[in-house]
Amino acid sequence: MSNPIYLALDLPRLDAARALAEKVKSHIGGIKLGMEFFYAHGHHGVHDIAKVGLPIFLDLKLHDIPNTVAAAMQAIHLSEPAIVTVHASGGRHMMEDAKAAAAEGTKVVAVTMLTSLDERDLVRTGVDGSAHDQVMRLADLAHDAGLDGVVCSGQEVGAVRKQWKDGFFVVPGLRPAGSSVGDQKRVVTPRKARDDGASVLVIGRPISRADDPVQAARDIEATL
Ligand SMILES: O=C(O)c1cc(=O)[nH]c(=O)n1[C@@H]1O[C@H](COP(=O)(O)O)[C@@H](O)[C@H]1O
Repeated sequence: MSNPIYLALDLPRLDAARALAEKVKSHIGGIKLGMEFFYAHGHHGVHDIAKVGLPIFLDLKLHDIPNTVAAAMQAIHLSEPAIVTVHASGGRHMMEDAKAAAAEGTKVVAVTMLTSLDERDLVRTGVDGSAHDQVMRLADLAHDAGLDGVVCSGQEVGAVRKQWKDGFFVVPGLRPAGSSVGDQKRVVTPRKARDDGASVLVIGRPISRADDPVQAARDIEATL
């Protein structure tokens, strides 16, 4: 089985990001580049990191009118990402157009409810009900729009997998036992997410901020 760990390379400097990726590459299965990286380094930076030789997940969380998202999706063909994110709350039409505009071979997955939110946060955005219900509702919408899968926390991935058996599920908000939670709220261990059906385990700070990132990645890999 291939290594499901995607390292979130949320570092502002390209040389430091590349060096970290080179160091840990034999203990991870892919690299996630987000807004922080892409806004600073663009396609040039993505190409540089791609030289490490692992699949690239471009986490841009696109969320706009359908026409704009489709055009953005076309613009990122250049980077040939394996995975791209959009926000499910952009609606069905936006997701359909995003998928239609994506390069063949790029998986388009929809962020349901950010792992940094809990139910109190949800109420303040005008959504009543549980995190579970919100994730299930948006996963249904993403499925109907023809996407490849969703991003959700490890607390919901088991239920989503049950409903959408061949879906592709990205799970962030992962913390090995005892590590600092930071701004994440709906957190589980990498092993639990894997057991519950995650396809990809997104892990950032527990590796990138560790005193010894290689050892941290190796330790997490050993728990899977
Ligand atoms: O789409 C994502 O990857 C994502 C969705 C989500 O709900 N929560 C979430 O944390 N992420 C990303 O996953 C990574 C988590 O990083 P750490 O909390 O440092 O492990 C960050 O790069 C986030 O942007």
